[in-house]
Amino acid sequence: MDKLLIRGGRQLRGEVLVSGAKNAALPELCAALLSDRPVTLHNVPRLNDVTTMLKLLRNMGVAAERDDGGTVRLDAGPLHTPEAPYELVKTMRASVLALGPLLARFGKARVSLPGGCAIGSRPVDQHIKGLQAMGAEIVVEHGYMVASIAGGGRRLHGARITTDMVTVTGTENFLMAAALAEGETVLENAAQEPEIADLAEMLIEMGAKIEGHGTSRIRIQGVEKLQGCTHRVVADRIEAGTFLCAVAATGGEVLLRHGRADHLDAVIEKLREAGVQVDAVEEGIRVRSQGRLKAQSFRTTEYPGFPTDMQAQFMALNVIADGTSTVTETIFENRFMHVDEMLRLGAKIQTDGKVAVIEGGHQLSGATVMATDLRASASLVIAGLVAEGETLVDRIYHLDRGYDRMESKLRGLGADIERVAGAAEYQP
Ligand SMILES: CC(=O)N[C@H]1[C@@H](OP(=O)(O)OP(=O)(O)OC[C@H]2O[C@@H](n3ccc(=O)[nH]c3=O)[C@H](O)[C@@H]2O)O[C@H](CO)[C@@H](O)[C@@H]1O
Ligand SMILES: C=C(OP(=O)(O)O)C(=O)O
Repeated sequence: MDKLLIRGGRQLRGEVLVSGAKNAALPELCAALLSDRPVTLHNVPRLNDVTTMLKLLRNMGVAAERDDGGTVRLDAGPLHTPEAPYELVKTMRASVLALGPLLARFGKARVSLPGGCAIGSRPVDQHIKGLQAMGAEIVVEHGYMVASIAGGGRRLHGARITTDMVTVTGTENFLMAAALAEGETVLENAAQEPEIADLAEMLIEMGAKIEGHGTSRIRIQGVEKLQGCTHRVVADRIEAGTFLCAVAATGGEVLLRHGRADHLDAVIEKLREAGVQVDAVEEGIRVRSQGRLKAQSFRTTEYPGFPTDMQAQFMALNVIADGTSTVTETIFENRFMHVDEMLRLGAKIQTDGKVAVIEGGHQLSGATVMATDLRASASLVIAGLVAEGETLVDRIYHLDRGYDRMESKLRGLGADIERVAGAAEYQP
């Protein structure tokens, strides 16, 4: 199993390329299921989640090829098995995104419930409820969602769907299902994340009729058939935000090429209040930091609020910043798994339910720590970059799930970081 060895204390300087967004690429790979025509995606990040999703699609009979330049070519024309088996979905939440498109195009699907994850319980009840409102019959048996069209029909029908809470993948499943349903679907309480808007743009390129994406009400007029398309995956705002935090912590100056400042308002505002200079420039985002920070309190909320996927990385800043701060996690009930590992590095943090109180201003000292989930891993890397001495981050398969060659990007900026022991986890 690979580990990352970091020798802290170096400033970050130079340029780094922000990759395509994991959370846009995964639904967009599933969107290819909606058509029997070829779909080409550019700017697909090199992630283990993408590899897993391609395996899942190939297992269904989809022809899928990827090249080293980030282009993936898919053809779901030959699809023969509308199924997502447990072995392939257990490591990846996004596999639930196969359900909507398969049901919409084939009128049936068998998709394993996605595996549990260290950040909390992640039910799919809203996905099921919404698709049922569109005419699906879904039973959960032997760990699988077995779905068909009620009354033996051929197509889903439009519906007005109001979810109990804002759900990102739920909104994406409904969007894809509604694109091929008969009649109009209105999604109330829809998620507004940039990845949803990017998916909607791709569906529109395929011939879908969608309005209101990027807002909390999305209207979709179903069509009978979707064509193929060529689409470029939007830049990863969470990867960009992670690099912003890394530079803020170490000090230095970096250009995040292709970074979208307009997708990171809540994070950038907090960074500026912390004393970091962040500018939107033509090429992306420029960040400058002296490494002296003022701690910032924040609470995670749905987009456009502070993203839960940036909570751990920003907490790493609060640990070293001057002052006491509180971080409130409102989206997932168990997303403070990085706290115990940060304590090993010398942080002072107390948690009580969804609130963490951080007493800042402490010099961290390197130690062996264990990554518990994707963003927790990233926060430990940031902490390791400023800790005195060596930090060894274990179980970085979590990191490889969602960051595109993070250690080589950091090394390119001057960090002393290397991957040790075991073969690279990434498989093309
Ligand atoms: C692949 C992908 O895009 N993953 C992102 C997506 O996850 P994901 O789409 O799984 O997260 P959701 O937006 O659905 O979850 C929001 C909240 O709703 C709850 N919920 C959700 C669905 C449901 O049927 N029932 C239910 O109770 C969840 O447990 C959670 O408490 O959005 C999260 C919140 O921004 C991000 O952290 C993940 O990176
Ligand atoms: C929680 C995340 O991803 P996933 O939903 O794929 O587990 C994340 O990207 O931080």
